[in-house]
Amino acid sequence: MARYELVKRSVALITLTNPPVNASSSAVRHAIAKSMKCALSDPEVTAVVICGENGSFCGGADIREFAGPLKGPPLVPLLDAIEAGEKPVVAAIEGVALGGGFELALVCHYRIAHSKARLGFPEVTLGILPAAGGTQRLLRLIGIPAAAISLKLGIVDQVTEQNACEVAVEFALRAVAKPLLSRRVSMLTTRCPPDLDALLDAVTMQVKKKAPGVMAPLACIQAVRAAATMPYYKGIKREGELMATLFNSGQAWALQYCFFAQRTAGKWTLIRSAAVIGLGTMGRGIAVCLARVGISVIAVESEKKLLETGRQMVIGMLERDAKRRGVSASLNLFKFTLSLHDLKDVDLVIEVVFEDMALKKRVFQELSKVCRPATLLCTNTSGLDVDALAGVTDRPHLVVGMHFFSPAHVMKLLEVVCGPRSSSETIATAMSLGKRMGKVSVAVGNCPGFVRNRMLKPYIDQATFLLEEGATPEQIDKALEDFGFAMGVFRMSDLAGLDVGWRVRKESGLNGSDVDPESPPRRRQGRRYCLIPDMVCEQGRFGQKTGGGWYMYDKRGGTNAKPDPLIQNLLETYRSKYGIQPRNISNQEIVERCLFALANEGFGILEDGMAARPEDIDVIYLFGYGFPRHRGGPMFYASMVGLERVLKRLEHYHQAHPDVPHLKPSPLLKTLVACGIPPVQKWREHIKTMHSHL
Ligand SMILES: CC/C=C\C=C\CC(=O)SCCNC(=O)CCNC(=O)[C@H](O)C(C)(C)COP(=O)(O)OP(=O)(O)OC[C@H]1O[C@@H](n2cnc3c(N)ncnc32)[C@H](O)[C@@H]1OP(=O)(O)O
Repeated sequence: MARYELVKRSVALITLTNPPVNASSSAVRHAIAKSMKCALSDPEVTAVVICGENGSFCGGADIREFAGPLKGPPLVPLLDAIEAGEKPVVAAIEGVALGGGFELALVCHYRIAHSKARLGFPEVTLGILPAAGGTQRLLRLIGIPAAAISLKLGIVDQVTEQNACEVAVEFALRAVAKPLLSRRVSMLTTRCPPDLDALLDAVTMQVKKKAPGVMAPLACIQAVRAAATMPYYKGIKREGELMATLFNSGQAWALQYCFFAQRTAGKWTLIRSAAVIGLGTMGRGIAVCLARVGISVIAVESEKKLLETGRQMVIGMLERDAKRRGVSASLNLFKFTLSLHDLKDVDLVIEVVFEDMALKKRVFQELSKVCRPATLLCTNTSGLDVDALAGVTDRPHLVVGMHFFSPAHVMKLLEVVCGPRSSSETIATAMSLGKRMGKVSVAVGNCPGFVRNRMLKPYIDQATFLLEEGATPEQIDKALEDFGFAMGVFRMSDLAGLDVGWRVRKESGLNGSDVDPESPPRRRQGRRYCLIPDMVCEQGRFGQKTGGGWYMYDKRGGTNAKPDPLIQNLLETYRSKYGIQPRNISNQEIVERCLFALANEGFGILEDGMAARPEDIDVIYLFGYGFPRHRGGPMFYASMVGLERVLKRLEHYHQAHPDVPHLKPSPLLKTLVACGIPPVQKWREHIKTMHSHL
């Protein structure tokens, strides 16, 4: 509900986290109170910045809570305490600061607003008035009457085009030594025009004419009069009395009802009920995503014991999730079953069984028989052929991939995999369901690995080839982390688990009993192959979950990665076995080989029509692999480096490693260079001529 962290060593940064608009629910107020207490009592903290997550400061009191009794700390004393504090507090306003959100900003000693921020008191549209000192403070700040832009009025201290939070932190550092008394808005005197009574009477007449019988605007005028004529402590008392009258009026109830009714009416949806087949880690996460947005879920497992384990895990996740969001857990939306026959009436099914085509086909055949003809059938496969699954059903046009990423209830990315027979309506429904679940949905074509995993392969391959040639996991990770990734490729692989890739390689005949015995060493299917990842897995090292992978961890599930002498040893033995002379590898080579191979595959994907635009690929990598946002995504990064340079370097590396096809520059890259290197937004024009699967 609010994150607390120390930045620049002495600024306490409080980030409100209550999506979608960071409304000040009881849980948010509680978190603000706790964070402020922490900040004011910590001698290290010299200033405080309050901001909101996801580009929104605060949309005001949580209107959903108006129907029940007041819970959590009341807003007025909380805000008074912030204003009275002895450390400067700066509001960093992006998006909206409305109602109680604006009131929160007004008790801060300084306000930094983004140029597109919207500040105001829309309470009157809900039949109430700003009752946490808003009417009293705003008028003390800007006087009566006032109408102009915020900066001119002195509502905000700085308007910025940059990230308001970063600007506010710098501002806060500069504000530390300055006196606070004059920054407490409640201590100011309201500037009034000499003809105040006449002005307020005229406004009252106008309001009565424009909105006959409506109470809230008239109460607002009375609050303005109080701000103009009374000391703050009396004014706020009057504001509270007016609010009490309005709050319990039928008008307020009606207006608040209208607010939600308007939004509910716009939420026509095809999907009211869904089923999730398979309650492993992914299935559980997906089930929680569905229930969070009010969709009833039938959760299916194949065995009683698995069903019971799944049930308990889902309930635990729902309860933790609900607690974090300050809502009650939607357990009543769930039904757990062993029988697919229970799915006969659901609107949509998401299959999340093992990555085994034969098993998935059996499930889809069965679903075809039990589900009503209009039910959408979705698979969460991470790379198998969606069309092959569609082919075993009686409704191939209603089959689509919904590829979530682990942990599904946290990761934002959703690849909607469009098979050649998926209908536009099916794709649109899956995309809008993704949006409803708060995902960033991207439509992709049906090719092995789809977009994210298909591109990941050359990226990881390059990293492992670099290991063979002399680098260490630490060196490669450091180079990628210096580039901006939160985690390098090996730390990330340890987090995700190494066994999945191992199983996929076995199934593709790259390792295990299916390998062609005639294959030359370190070559598979005619191309270079690094055996080190398989050797790590053969030792039972699957990453963090087993306490060891590319790194060692202090325990199973530990996150503190330490270089492992065992891996160092394995690399040395491997190199000497295959006669590889290790060489010094520069960070530049690491970054170029990994990232240019990644982008090169992206060009291939665009060329094959498996992604509609370079922007789609970049979004997939921003939200599905933590690509550093300030680099824009792999395709944008390639364009920033310069396509000509990317092409030259790929040619150079491919010449040095001719048995690595991923380093061979893609024809689209060559085309773009040949046609004058258009900006990334224009690449589409050159892709249009090719075959699109989307
Ligand atoms: C002692 C008493 C002390 C203090 C009293 C304070 C009074 C208040 O603060 S009352 C609240 C004042 N704020 C508002 O009136 C803002 C209302 N919201 C809006 O105007 C808009 O939602 C918006 C913030 C401008 C965003 O608009 P838009 O981007 O078009 O999205 P919407 O579809 O309107 O909203 C998205 C989503 O957010 C929910 N929501 C918005 N504001 C609130 C809120 N204050 N409380 C709870 N929920 C809010 C809205 O219902 C939508 O939810 P869905 O579930 O997605 O429909």
